[in-house]
Amino acid sequence: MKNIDDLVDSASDLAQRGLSKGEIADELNVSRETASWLVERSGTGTEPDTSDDGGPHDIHVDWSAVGRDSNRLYHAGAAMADLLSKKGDDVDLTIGIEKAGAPLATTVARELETDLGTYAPTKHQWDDDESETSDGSFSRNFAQIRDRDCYVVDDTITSGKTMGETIDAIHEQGGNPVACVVLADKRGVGDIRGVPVYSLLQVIRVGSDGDS
Ligand SMILES: O=P(O)(O)OC[C@H]1O[C@H](OP(=O)(O)OP(=O)(O)O)[C@H](O)[C@@H]1O
Repeated sequence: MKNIDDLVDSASDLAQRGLSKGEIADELNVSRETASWLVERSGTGTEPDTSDDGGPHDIHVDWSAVGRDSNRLYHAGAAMADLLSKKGDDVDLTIGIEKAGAPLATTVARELETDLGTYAPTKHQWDDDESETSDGSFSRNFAQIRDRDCYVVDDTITSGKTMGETIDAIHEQGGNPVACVVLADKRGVGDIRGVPVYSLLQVIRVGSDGDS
C-alpha cells in the first residue's frame, strides 16, 4: 500500500464486494472512522464526505514488508521480545491478538521461551450497526491462561479498545497481564488498564490538531 489512493481503491473494492465498514477497517488495518472516510471518498458510499478538514485523524501502518517475510518477522519479534525482557520474573505465556498479532506473538514466545496462546477479539464480529454477535475467545488450539502471568502481543494500537478487551478477557480467565508490546502505538499510551505498553514505534502527531 503506497499512498492514500491505493487505500481508497482498496476500500472501494471491499465495499463493492459487500464488506461492512467494520470489516473494511479490519482488512485495511485502519479505524472504522477512517474506513468510512475512505469508502465515502471513493464514491462507493452513499454519502460523500463534504467536510474540508482533510479527513480523519488516523495513520495507516503498513508493515507488510515485515509480515510477508518470515525472517524479517522473526527479527521484528525478537526486537519486541527484547522490549519485554526483564518485565516479569515468572512469565511463561505469551498471548497474541488475532489475526495480525498471532504470528508476531509466535516469534516473541519462541524468543522468550514461553507458551503461546491467541485471543480473537470481539471486533471481528462487528457489523455496520455496531452490533456484536459473539464474544471474543481464546483459541483452544493453543495454550490456555490457567491463572498465569502473561505478555500480550499485537501489531498496532489505534484506539486501545482491542488491547483493553484482551486484558479484561485475560483477567476473567484468572490470568495476570504483565506487559503489552506492539509494533506501532498510534495512540502513544503508557499503559492500558494499568498494564504497561511497549512499542517499537510510537506515532506522535505534530501540529495544532495533534491533541484531537
Ligand atoms: O486499538 P484498536 O482501535 O482496537 O485497533 C487495533 C487493532 O486493529 C487491528 O486489528 P484488525 O482487526 O484491523 O486486523 P487483524 O484482525 O488483521 O489483526 C490491529 O491488529 C489491532 O488488533
